[in-house]
Amino acid sequence: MAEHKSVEQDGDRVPTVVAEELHIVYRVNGTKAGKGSATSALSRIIRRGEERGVRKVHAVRGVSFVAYRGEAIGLIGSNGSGKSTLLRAIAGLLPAESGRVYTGGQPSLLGVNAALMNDLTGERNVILGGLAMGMTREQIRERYQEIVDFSGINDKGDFITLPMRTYSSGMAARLRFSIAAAKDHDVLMIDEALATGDAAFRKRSEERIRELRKEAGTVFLVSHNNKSIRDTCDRVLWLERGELRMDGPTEEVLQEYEKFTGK
Ligand SMILES: Nc1ncnc2c1ncn2[C@@H]1O[C@H](COP(=O)(O)OP(=O)(O)OP(=O)(O)O)[C@@H](O)[C@H]1O
Repeated sequence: MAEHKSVEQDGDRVPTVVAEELHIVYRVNGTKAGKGSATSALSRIIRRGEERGVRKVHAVRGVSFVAYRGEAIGLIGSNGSGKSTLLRAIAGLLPAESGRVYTGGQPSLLGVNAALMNDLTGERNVILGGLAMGMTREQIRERYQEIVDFSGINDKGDFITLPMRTYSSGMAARLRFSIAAAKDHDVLMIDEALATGDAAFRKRSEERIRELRKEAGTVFLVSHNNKSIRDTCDRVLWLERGELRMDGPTEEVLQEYEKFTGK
């Protein structure tokens, strides 16, 4: 351990995610079959195994990069360019068609759709989410108030004791972010979570992202908000049509991207 530390002090960087010539392909069934009738469904079942009617979407095409501990990396690109797909592949939720992804430590993906239960109260969801991330009950108890305060859910009344379905989409996204951010992550991936919060919440979350980085993790942030990327990330990967178009310091990549999008 001591030796490990001295290596880091020497300025050596520790890789946390390595992608090598990664390709991800989705297969969509039934695109050529009739109008969704029972007979067309049946004939699809009978023809199972054949590639007929299966359309392939090649979402990530030969992406390679190495992410290091302590980095905050922004993922940018037009709609449908493969950002979320790449994150899901890093999280181990999608298989590679070819190429590889290696991750050091446990990657956690925090999407706007992170699975919390709509019929349960915010309170119960904090506990559920904490347990799902591998926190102990004791740790959740210790951090409970901090999570609720961070989310700002109770700023306008006692919402945390109401079911999550009564929250606005922004409130729900804030609670999800607050739960995920309560834990120190080896690799934390955030998909658009900041886009839904208001300005004050965004500022708090950006601060928390900076802290998470200091605590030696790696943070990936997918966002269409260039300001959020500028304020939190020191490196940016720009994807376009599934290909890695640029990988470099935030300002350099964003300048090119803004030229591309005409901003
Ligand atoms: N479950 C799926 N099945 C089939 N194709 C999919 C699926 N999810 C995404 N795709 C396709 O993969 C490509 C990449 O999508 P992805 O969601 O990764 O893009 P993105 O860059 O995150 O987009 P956005 O900025 O709009 O969120 C798109 O062409 C999309 O249509």
